[in-house]
Amino acid sequence: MNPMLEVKDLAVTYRGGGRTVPAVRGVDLTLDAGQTLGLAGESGSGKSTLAMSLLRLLPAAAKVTGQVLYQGEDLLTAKWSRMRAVRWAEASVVFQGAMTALNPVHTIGDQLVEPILLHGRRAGEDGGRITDKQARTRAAELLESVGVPARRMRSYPHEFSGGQRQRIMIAMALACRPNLIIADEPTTALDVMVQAQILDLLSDLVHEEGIGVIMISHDLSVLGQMCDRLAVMYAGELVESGPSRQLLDDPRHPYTRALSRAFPTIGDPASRRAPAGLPGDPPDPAALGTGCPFAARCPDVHEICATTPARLVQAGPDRLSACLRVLPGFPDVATAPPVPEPSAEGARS
Ligand SMILES: Nc1ncnc2c1ncn2[C@@H]1O[C@H](COP(=O)(O)OP(=O)(O)OP(=O)(O)O)[C@@H](O)[C@H]1O
Repeated sequence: MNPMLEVKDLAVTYRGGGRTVPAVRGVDLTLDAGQTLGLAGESGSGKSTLAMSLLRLLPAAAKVTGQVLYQGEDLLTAKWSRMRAVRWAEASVVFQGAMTALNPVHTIGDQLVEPILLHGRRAGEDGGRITDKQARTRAAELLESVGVPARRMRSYPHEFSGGQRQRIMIAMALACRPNLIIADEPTTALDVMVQAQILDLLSDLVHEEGIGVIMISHDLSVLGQMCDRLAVMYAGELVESGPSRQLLDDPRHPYTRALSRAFPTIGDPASRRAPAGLPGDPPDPAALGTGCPFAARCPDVHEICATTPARLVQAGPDRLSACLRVLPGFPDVATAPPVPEPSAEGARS
């Protein structure tokens, strides 16, 4: 069976102001229905650009190449009318900062009912259009499912706390029963305990409903809490991917190791007090050399890393890494036997 989403050789380049920024470079990803994939990486690594490109939400200055196959259909070449339908009825995006995403002059109830009415699937045994009453009932159920009492339907966004607003955003994302949710730092602005509650909630809802989720964060430990699989981005490329637990317990790329130590672990006060940090800055994507982009900051760097391109290769069953050290024969990688291309299953990210 085809995966729900298959991204092939995706690249995004921003052009403007005399600069060319290759923000995403040659990314392959696969997401099955009901699967949650966490996309991690520091600020500027290209996570948001990648996520927004999937639904063609980038500005015109961004040139996107490759394929984004949603249920086998390439969204990058789909008609705009089709894209609009996909964005509402089949895929939802949850951004950080719910206050700006919610309309301050409309009640929460109205904001939930509108998309259900406009784009919701047909309701009822008779297959007729959804009625106003049915839409209100569904909106109320959705609010309850994210832990906001249905009687608050008549309240306005400013009458809720930040955590409640983020829950409402999740309810809105679920309103049209999407197959796919893209959540970009959905809990970053929130208190750590509220973050954990909301992620648990999102995780339960998406698993119950069989929704595929791509969740973005700079914080690997947050992603590890709720995602089945993790993919780590650095300088616009995927540098590691695999099942969450395996990737966190036994990282196969030094950047993943550094990233997992750099941020506090939810529920672990000690790690909040003394995060090890991630020294140095990511490279300018417009000025990348031929070697591994992480070489300048890597604690395990070898002299060949500065000049030898590092491709994503199999680093164990169901694991991929772009560190040259996983290659057989390292550091004599030039003379090592050719590394098999990742298999279709192994390439799942
Ligand atoms: N509209 C734009 N025009 C030009 N360059 C851009 C634009 N948007 C992003 N970039 C550049 O693309 C690269 C990737 O940015 P992106 O926002 O996708 O990263 P990110 O990992 O999501 O970071 P953050 O966590 O800070 O949002 C960065 O170098 C950024 O400066």
